[in-house]
Amino acid sequence: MIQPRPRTIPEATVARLAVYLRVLTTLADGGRGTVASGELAEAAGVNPAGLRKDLSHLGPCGVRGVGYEVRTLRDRIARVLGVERSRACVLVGIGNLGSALADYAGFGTRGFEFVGLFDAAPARVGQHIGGLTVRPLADLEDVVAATRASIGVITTPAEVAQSICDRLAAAGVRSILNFAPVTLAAPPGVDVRKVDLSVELQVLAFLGQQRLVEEVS
Ligand SMILES: NC(=O)c1ccc[n+]([C@@H]2O[C@H](COP(=O)([O-])OP(=O)(O)OC[C@H]3O[C@@H](n4cnc5c(N)ncnc54)[C@H](O)[C@@H]3O)[C@@H](O)[C@H]2O)c1
Repeated sequence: MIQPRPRTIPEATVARLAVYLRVLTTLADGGRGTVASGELAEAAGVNPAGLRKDLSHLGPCGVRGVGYEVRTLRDRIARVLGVERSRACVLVGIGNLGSALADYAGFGTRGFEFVGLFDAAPARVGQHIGGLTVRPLADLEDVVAATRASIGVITTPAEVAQSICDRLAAAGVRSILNFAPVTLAAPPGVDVRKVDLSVELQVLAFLGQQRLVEEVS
């Protein structure tokens, strides 16, 4: 059953919960039973008070003097994030970026499985990447319906990204991750997140510049 994420959890906390989940999954895979809050906070790159505040959104989950039971906390966060079961994803635009994402095995271990790769270029269609064959865009709706894919990833040129977004939404995809440098409009009930590495680099550049100013003043 799909567990809706309580809307009261702030988005920044949700992003950190995903980081805690990654750390806890690694610990669980390594056979760890419990983890102290200080260790979990350090591994996630947050301070212990911030960690406790984030986890307070999940209700009581720590054991005084022991810390947290690794598997219990991992499963609880996975449930809240809605990733306790594998999510089927389709990827549109299998060029440089799309091919790299499709070939990355790490998404599968984090609960996201690519079930369809699509491209408009005949030269791309038929290529084998990450265990899948690139299909023509015309197959998109059928594959989404057959696999019940709920997530669509867009790695096409910006000019066509909106039309891909429209098709994904009309096909029933409810979450879209957009890498194209354009702001997409999606119908109500469809969440869109944008990834822009240049924004992250600009933030880093700004922080570096600020540090230089502080050092000379
Ligand atoms: N968000 C980021 O940080 C980031 C980083 C790098 C690239 N990008 C963006 O990602 C996108 C892809 O970049 P790339 O370097 O892989 O480009 P690319 O040209 O190598 O790949 C684009 C692919 O999209 C396909 N395509 C074109 N129109 C299509 C359509 N209507 N339907 C389906 N497929 C279609 C092309 O055939 C091609 O295979 C671009 O928009 C680029 O600006 C974003």
